[in-house]
Amino acid sequence: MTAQLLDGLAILASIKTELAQRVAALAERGMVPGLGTILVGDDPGSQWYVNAKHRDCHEIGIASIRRDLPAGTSLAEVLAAVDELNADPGCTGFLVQQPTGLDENAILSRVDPGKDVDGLHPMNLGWLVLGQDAPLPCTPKGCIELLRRYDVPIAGARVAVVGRGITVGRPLGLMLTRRSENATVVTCHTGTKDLAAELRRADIIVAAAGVPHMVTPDMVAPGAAVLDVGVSRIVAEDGTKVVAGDVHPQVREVAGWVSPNPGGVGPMTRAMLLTNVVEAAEHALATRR
Ligand SMILES: Nc1nc(=O)c2c([nH]1)NC[C@@H]1CN(c3ccc(C(=O)N[C@@H](CCC(=O)O)C(=O)O)cc3)C=[N+]21
Repeated sequence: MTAQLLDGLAILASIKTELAQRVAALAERGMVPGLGTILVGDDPGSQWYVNAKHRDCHEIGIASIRRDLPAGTSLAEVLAAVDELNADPGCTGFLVQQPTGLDENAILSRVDPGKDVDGLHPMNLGWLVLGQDAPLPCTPKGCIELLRRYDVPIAGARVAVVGRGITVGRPLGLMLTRRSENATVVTCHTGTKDLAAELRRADIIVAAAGVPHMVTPDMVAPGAAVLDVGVSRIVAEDGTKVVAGDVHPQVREVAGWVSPNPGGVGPMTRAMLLTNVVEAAEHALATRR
């Protein structure tokens, strides 16, 4: 058996087409959504992600506001940039690219919760815990949307999430156990006694630990869906640097569905960021006085 590939790039393309129409409808009513990004330092990976986000926006008619700050920028200077975008009416949503090397919680709590397109402001994470509508974190939202678009059954499924981080594992567990998803979730982490046993029981595995190739074929039930969220850069046998996910390549031989990496959850994260930008602009227009 060879797994069906969950093609995040193809879904990103469809979502862009859908969102372009909503952006055009907003523009007709005088609202041009604008995504702001704040990037600190010169990490090439972070620069690639931020560039990709602006390219996506440009393609569907969302305006871009960029604040690229040099390595060594102080927390106070980043907070000043946050204040500026909070006050900018042309910026309908923005994010501070992580990691900044600074106090991320201080930065996240400074963002206007209505402009928080990352869904990581403490108030928005609080709304998730309380079961109320609010912007949701892009990567877990993208994982669920990817499963939906390929009709992978979620209601009643056993899901094993590997990783309890704030951007993926922790919120994903909260999202999948809502009534609207109705999954049963086990969140695994470094304290989990028998990871292989937890994963073998799962209908859906989400690997978000950041440990290259940690999910091996023997840990996967035949026919399970496996989402590969982790991104590590490793040195291959021939000495070149390559991207390695958390899922071993041979998992494709047992799983029913696998998200490739790259080309799976990464592009879905960008698709959900665009969705959050459009939703924030629609919400701002509906509640504007
Ligand atoms: N405030 C904040 N918000 C984020 O959403 C955020 C962040 N900080 N910090 C870093 C992570 C990572 N992230 C990705 C986005 C797109 C791809 C993506 O599109 N990857 C492509 C290319 C991968 C490659 O070749 O490097 C793919 O998977 O096909 C991956 C990862 C957003 N993040």
